[in-house]
Amino acid sequence: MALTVGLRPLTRALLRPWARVPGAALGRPAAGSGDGVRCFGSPRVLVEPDPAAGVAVMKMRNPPVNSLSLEFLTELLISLEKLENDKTFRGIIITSDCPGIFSAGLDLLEMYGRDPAHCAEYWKAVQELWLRVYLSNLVVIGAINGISPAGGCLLSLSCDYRVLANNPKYAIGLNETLLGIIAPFWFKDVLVNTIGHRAAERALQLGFLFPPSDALQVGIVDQVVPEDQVQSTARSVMAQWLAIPDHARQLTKNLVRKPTADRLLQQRDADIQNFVRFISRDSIQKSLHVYLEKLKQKKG
Ligand SMILES: CCCCC/C=C\C/C=C\CCC/C=C/C(=O)SCCNC(=O)CCNC(=O)[C@H](O)C(C)(C)COP(=O)(O)OP(=O)(O)OC[C@H]1O[C@@H](n2cnc3c(N)ncnc32)[C@H](O)[C@@H]1OP(=O)(O)O
Repeated sequence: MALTVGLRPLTRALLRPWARVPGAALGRPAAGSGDGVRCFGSPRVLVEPDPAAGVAVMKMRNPPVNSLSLEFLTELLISLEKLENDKTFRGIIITSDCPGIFSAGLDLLEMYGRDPAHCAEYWKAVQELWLRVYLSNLVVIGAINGISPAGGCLLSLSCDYRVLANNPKYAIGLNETLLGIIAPFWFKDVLVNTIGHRAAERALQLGFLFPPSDALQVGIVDQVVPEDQVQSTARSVMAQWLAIPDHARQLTKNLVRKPTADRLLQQRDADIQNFVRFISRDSIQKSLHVYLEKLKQKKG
């Protein structure tokens, strides 16, 4: 897929793609990879390659909550692009390195009190990550080992298969309305594609965050397993998906997903402008302020 990572050169230059990860670089072999295979990545994205299996585990580590900041999105994009272009890999497992949190979703501080140019750049990166994961030629499996609201849920929904840890503290869903904001049409489309129109209508309006048993029942995840089996289950599922010839699976995936992606691809700039207009409204900025204050107060 020929997507450009449409971020300002400055943003990219600020990052150090493929910087060796401290600790990982110091000789920690990737799990199951045998001698000589080392983890790599960037400060916020740890990649554990298993070349023999053709699989890489991508661990998000942007503590405390893996919020999708511009820098984090950029690093994720660079990792994905690199894996996509490396013929060694046929599948990736996306998971979290932050205990109890898969991803807290979009970084609210990228949308609150920012100027329009920044919001536009941020939204372009959000679009880019979605398109890259959703249309990836690789098999993408989400090993969801923590709470996964809003943008975290979108990332999960963009995987080919989702395994959620069975922990009552974890929940997944598009909860935007609870923040006084709305899920854009392409978030909505992916949810409708996954759980159906009626269930999505209720979930979106009420901002449902589904705990594991409800998540499985509504179909927002494919499997719920004990927490200590999330990674091994993702691996077994990956083996099933990799048993299918790549070209047939990729063409089929494209057939199913392209119409949804095209809806955004045909109006990316308009979508950015809509976002910037919407998020810049005083009323929306106030809602974000109130929500951020609530998060602070929760701490006591
Ligand atoms: C009509 C025209 C329409 C046009 C429409 C166009 C576009 C649509 C417009 C907008 C679309 C926006 C889509 C938005 C998507 C999103 O993803 S919004 C983010 C949603 N996320 C959440 O609601 C999660 C919020 N966080 C939490 O609930 C909790 O933090 C937690 C994840 C459950 C973790 O709890 P806990 O472990 O107790 O940690 P803390 O709450 O103490 O958090 C630690 C610090 O992290 C900060 N933080 C948490 N989440 C975020 C976040 N998403 N962004 C930034 N920062 C976050 C939190 O404030 C704490 O910070 P401090 O330590 O206090 O500094």
